[in-house]
Amino acid sequence: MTDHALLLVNLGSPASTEVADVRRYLNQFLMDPYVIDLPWPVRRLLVSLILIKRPAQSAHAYASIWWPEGSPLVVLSRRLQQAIQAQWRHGPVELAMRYGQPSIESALLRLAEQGIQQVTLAPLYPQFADSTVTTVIEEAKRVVRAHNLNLRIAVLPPFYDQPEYLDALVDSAKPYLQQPFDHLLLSFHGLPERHLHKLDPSGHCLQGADCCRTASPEVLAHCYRAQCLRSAAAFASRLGLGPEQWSVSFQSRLGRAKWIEPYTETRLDELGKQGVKKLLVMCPAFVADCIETLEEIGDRGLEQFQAAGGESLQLVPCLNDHPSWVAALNSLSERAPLML
Ligand SMILES: C=CC1=C(C)c2cc3[nH]c(cc4nc(cc5[nH]c(cc1n2)c(C)c5CCC(=O)O)C(CCC(=O)O)=C4C)c(C)c3C=C
Ligand SMILES: [Fe+2]
Ligand SMILES: [Fe+2]
Repeated sequence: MTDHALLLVNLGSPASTEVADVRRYLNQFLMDPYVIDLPWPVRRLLVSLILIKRPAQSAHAYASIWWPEGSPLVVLSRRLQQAIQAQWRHGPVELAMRYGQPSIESALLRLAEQGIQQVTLAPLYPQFADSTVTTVIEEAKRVVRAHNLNLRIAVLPPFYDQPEYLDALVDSAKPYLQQPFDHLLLSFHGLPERHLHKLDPSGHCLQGADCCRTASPEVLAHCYRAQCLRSAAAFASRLGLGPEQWSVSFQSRLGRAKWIEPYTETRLDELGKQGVKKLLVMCPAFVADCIETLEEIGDRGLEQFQAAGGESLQLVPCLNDHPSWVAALNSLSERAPLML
């Protein structure tokens, strides 16, 4: 059978490091109601305010990590696509970005034109969030409806607790963990607390320090923070790390709203002040290195840590196109259930 495609979807990047391209990308990204979940007029006003200064700042940050071939996130996702093509036995493997190019729309239209009957949609996010997973699924549904495409769609569910993902994380991190280090910080992308409350009609989330550990399966299915903590604990347990050797934090806060804690910035400061000298940082919510890992942690995080008394910060690369991850993603995608 060669009519069943795999469509990998990552977040996306600006087309270039020009301020105008970064502004266009940020506008598309932040105007997504799953990312800034406020009524349209409020969202429009807020995003317009963000777009006054942010594009120039972000363009500068992107320029500091950009590769000759383009955005690291896009280049690394392309490498993953090429590597997994050798393993996916059912048809072509395509790559799309939720924001910017190549779009989900262009990828699905290309597949439909080739006579593809079924697509396994793989949002490349281990932990569930509306701002990542739901928006990809909704965009794919919109495209199928708008173009009346005759496609069956399966969706790869969040894989935060799946052995293949956790084992791939261990394999990819092992060379770094074998070097001497004082502490391992697992820094996940952050999320406004509001996003958690919205998906938790039971009112369990963020009530008490232990809520993520005591989440019922229903709450866990939509609680990004609880899923991050499960991934972190499973990873640490596979490596036999003791509770003092590692901790979790959440990065990339934007705006004034309260985001899930502890913040990475705060942890970097605390760890430096507590006498940690050699820090390892991993970012398990990202499957490909990007501005958030390379610039926010690798550059700015290092400065913060050193200012607090730390010596070295070793950023562990994301899964990227590590052979264990390629095999893991292939096998997880094989099991993806049909949605449409
Ligand atoms: C309200 C704002 C944001 C939410 C919510 C959010 C959730 C979220 N994002 C990722 C993964 C990535 N985000 C990236 C960049 C990025 N994220 C935001 C804002 C929110 N993210 C902004 C404004 C940016 C752009 C960079 C900047 O200007 O600082 C990236 C990297 C993109 C790249 O080109 O390298 C990724 C990947 C997750 C997983 C997530 C929810 C859990
Ligand atoms: Fe983000
Ligand atoms: Fe929760």
